[in-house]
Amino acid sequence: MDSFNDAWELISSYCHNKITDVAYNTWISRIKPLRLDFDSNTAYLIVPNDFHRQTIKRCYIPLLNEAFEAIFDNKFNIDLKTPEEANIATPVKQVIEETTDTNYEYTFDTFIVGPSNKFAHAACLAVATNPSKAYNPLFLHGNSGLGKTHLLYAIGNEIKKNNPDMVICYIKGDDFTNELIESLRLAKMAEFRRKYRNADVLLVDDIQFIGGKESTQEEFFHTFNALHEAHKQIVLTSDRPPKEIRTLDDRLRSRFEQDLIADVQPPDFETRIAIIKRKAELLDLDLSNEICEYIANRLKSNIRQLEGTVKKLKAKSFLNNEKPTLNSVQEVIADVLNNDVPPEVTVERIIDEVARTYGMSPEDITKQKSKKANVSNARHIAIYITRELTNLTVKEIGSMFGGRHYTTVLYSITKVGEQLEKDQKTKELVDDMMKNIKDR
Ligand SMILES: Nc1ncnc2c1ncn2[C@@H]1O[C@H](COP(=O)(O)OP(=O)(O)OP(=O)(O)O)[C@@H](O)[C@H]1O
Repeated sequence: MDSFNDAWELISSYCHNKITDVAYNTWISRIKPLRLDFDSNTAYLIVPNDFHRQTIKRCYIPLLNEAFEAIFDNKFNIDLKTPEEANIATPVKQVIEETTDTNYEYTFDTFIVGPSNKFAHAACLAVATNPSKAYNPLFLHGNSGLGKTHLLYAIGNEIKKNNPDMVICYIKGDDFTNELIESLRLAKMAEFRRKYRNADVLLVDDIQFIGGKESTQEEFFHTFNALHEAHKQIVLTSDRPPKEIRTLDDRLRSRFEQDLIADVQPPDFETRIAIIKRKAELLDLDLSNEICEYIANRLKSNIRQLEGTVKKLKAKSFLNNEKPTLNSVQEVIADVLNNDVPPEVTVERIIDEVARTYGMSPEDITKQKSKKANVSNARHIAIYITRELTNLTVKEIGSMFGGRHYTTVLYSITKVGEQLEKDQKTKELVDDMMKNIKDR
């Protein structure tokens, strides 16, 4: 194994589990491993520039320390170098289109097909072979870690391979919302529209996050129509089918249901074994049948966990210079399951989701002064959700929402509670927001 690179994958995914996607994509994912020095216990990492280094030092060193310790069972000093200091050229990022992220490992070749995903796989392959002619839109849904993103990228990569000039645009549902809010704020809507409406293929991951967000849905509706009318391919993924995204506008729901809806289900035993063996082969790791079966019998519902287990086993066997045993597999599985516990819901995440839903900034919600009706309504809802999803006391909630008295907090909770009993639409909106907050 190219040891540090593989170990770094584990370290960065450990960090990813602990922070938001935005923080991960902005800060951690742009770090590259350089080398490990076991004599001085120093991990040398490359950061894109000095500004990046300062932010990592200020905010992410404790997390990186924790991650190194979790993966290596050993403490490392972290030394951050810019590419110039490390004396290497800045890596060129592979891009399909300027702001579009791509993932070159996610191809049809690396996707294992079994009864649980063969329908979705066939639909994706048809779309990739005949963009805009097979199914448009294609809507993929299924639980977390079952290969939706992999298939989405596989479509993008395959189309790009056969049609190098096509503009392929990949975006996550909540990033679409963030970008839209930012473009509105900076009066850059024309640019925003141009970017999405110029796409030949639009791939949207986790579309459920746009549910309930009025201006995002409005904008997406027009983007969708413009592309669809121009016979451009659209593929969407979600953790649930359109009819279960209750806060989705009816007109969007009917667009999403217009052509093919395909689901991915948890893999059966044979497919799990095939996935474990393939991932092990890719990492050049020798796993006995007994170990493969042991893993497949314990991890049944999430392919990301299967993959994480194999990667961790590889790192462990490399570092300890020994073959995986049933004992080490047991430990690794326990670790993987532990790391997969959803992170605790934070007030910051709640405020973020509510603010995005109502098209305002988090500060609007926490600011002491604003008494505008829509702002105070959003604030009441954020307070209500905080009470529902955290163990904070009303006093603590008050102080996290700009130093409000606990009676004000109680007022918000009662008011929203009553509103939810009377108003089905608000109830669905709040339920969806809570789901998004918990799933993030
Ligand atoms: N059939 C498969 N064959 C090989 N690898 C797979 C398969 N399905 C999933 N994987 C791998 O499992 C990991 C998780 O898959 P992916 O991110 O696509 O899941 P997802 O359904 O998009 O999850 P989420 O909803 O949490 O984003 C990826 O690394 C992917 O490559």
